[in-house]
Order: sequence, then structure tokens, then C-alpha cells
Amino acid sequence: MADLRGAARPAFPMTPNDRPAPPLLAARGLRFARNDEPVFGPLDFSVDAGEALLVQGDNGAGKTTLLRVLAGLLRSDGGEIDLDGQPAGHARRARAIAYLSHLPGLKADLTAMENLDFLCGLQGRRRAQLPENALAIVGLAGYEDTLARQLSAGQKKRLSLARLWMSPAPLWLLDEPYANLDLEGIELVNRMVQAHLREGGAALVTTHGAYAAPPVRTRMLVLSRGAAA
Ligand SMILES: Nc1ncnc2c1ncn2[C@@H]1O[C@H](COP(=O)(O)OP(=O)(O)OP(=O)(O)O)[C@@H](O)[C@H]1O
Repeated sequence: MADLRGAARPAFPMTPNDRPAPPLLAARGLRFARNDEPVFGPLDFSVDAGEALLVQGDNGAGKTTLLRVLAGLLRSDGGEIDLDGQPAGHARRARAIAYLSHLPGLKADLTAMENLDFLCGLQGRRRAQLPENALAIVGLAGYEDTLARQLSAGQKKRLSLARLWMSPAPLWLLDEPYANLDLEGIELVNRMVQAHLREGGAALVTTHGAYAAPPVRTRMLVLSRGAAA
């Protein structure tokens, strides 16, 4: 696999007064309900730079819903979310969060390279990363001009991973990042998470617990229907 190094971020950012930086993400009393039925919460958790939070739970436990609330795609029914010590408004979320949905979210009639260009135009990109490098890193060298609709499910996931790798956002929200990937792809995700955390980023990763987690500093959040363990 190609070089995973990117633009360096401080491993553990410090404030100007040398006090430890606040968590990249902190949630307090966060809850979500549908038709007055609790889906999750109230939840209290935080994720520091250099750390992964594994969000586990059975089918329907609320993992995707939690990530969508954190990403600002769903409105919570209570609680607070801070990013880098500040309330998570729209602009702060746009800068701080890269969300990898379990759906590919690609433009079917654009090529792999055009999809990357389109998404980077919308969401920004790390200056040190070139799209062709990102495609090579995820194993899609030679697929630059292939239409997204002609990619397999695993290749589509790899293209979404290339986009993630291009993102300048420090906080990755990864919803079932291993789905549709072969063993080498699962290892790729883990190496990407490791490299991202080494550079001072953080990641929330949903999983059913079936896959080996990346060997990084990890906290666990276990959701069960309407609650958290
Ligand atoms: N658009 C929706 N409208 C109504 N209910 C929904 C919707 N999306 C999800 N739900 C419900 O919310 C609950 C939580 O769903 P969610 O997708 O967050 O679970 P999950 O833990 O990600 O599940 P899985 O492991 O199957 O992906 C489920 O009971 C589901 O039926």
C-alpha cells in the first residue's frame, strides 16, 4: 500500500497556555427519540485527539442514528455536543467532521476521480494529499476514469475511503467502515484509522463487534435499544 503519511497535525494539541486541549468531541446528556420512543440516551462520552471510540450494539440499537446526530444530520432531543471545547454549530461541524456513511454517497455517473474532485470541492481537502495518491492508497489505482456505477460495492467503499483520506477534518465518524470490504480492505481501514490518530485526529467507529478493532487507544460505547451500557 502507498505511503499513509499526510499533513502533520500535532499529536496532542495544547492550548496557548499549555493546558491540555479539550476533547475533540464531548457529548453530555445526548438523547434521541422517535415518536416518543427513546432510541438512545442520555449519553455522556468524550473522545480525545489520538483516540478511537468504538460504538457497538445490536441491529437497531441506534449506532447510525447516533452518528447522524453527531454529524448534524438529525436533531437530538436533548443534550449538548462540543467540538474542541465549543458548541457544535453548523460551521464548526463542517470544519471538524468527516462522516463516512454506510451508504456510498457517490455520484453514479461521475468517474472515481470526478467523484473525489466533486467531494473535495464541497468539503475541502488536505493540501498535502493528491487525489491520485488517495486512490492508490485505497487500491483504486487504474480506476481513475471508471464510472462510480461500474465499481463493485467494495470498490465504492474504497472510493469513499479515499475521500475520507483527503478530508482535512480531525474527527472521523465511520459508520460500519468494514462493510463490503475484503480482509485487505479491513486492514486498510485499520491502518487509516491508526495513521489518522497518530496525526492528532480521532474516530468514532460503529461495528457489530465482529471485526478486529484497530490497535489504537480505544474507548467503548455500547448501545442497547433505548439505552447505553
Ligand atoms: N428513517 C427512519 N425512520 C424511522 N425509524 C428509523 C429510521 N431509521 C432508523 N430507524 C429506527 O431507529 C432505530 C435505530 O436505528 P439505527 O439505524 O440507528 O440502528 P443501528 O444500530 O445503526 O442498526 P444496524 O446495526 O442494523 O445498522 C431502529 O429501531 C430503526 O428501526
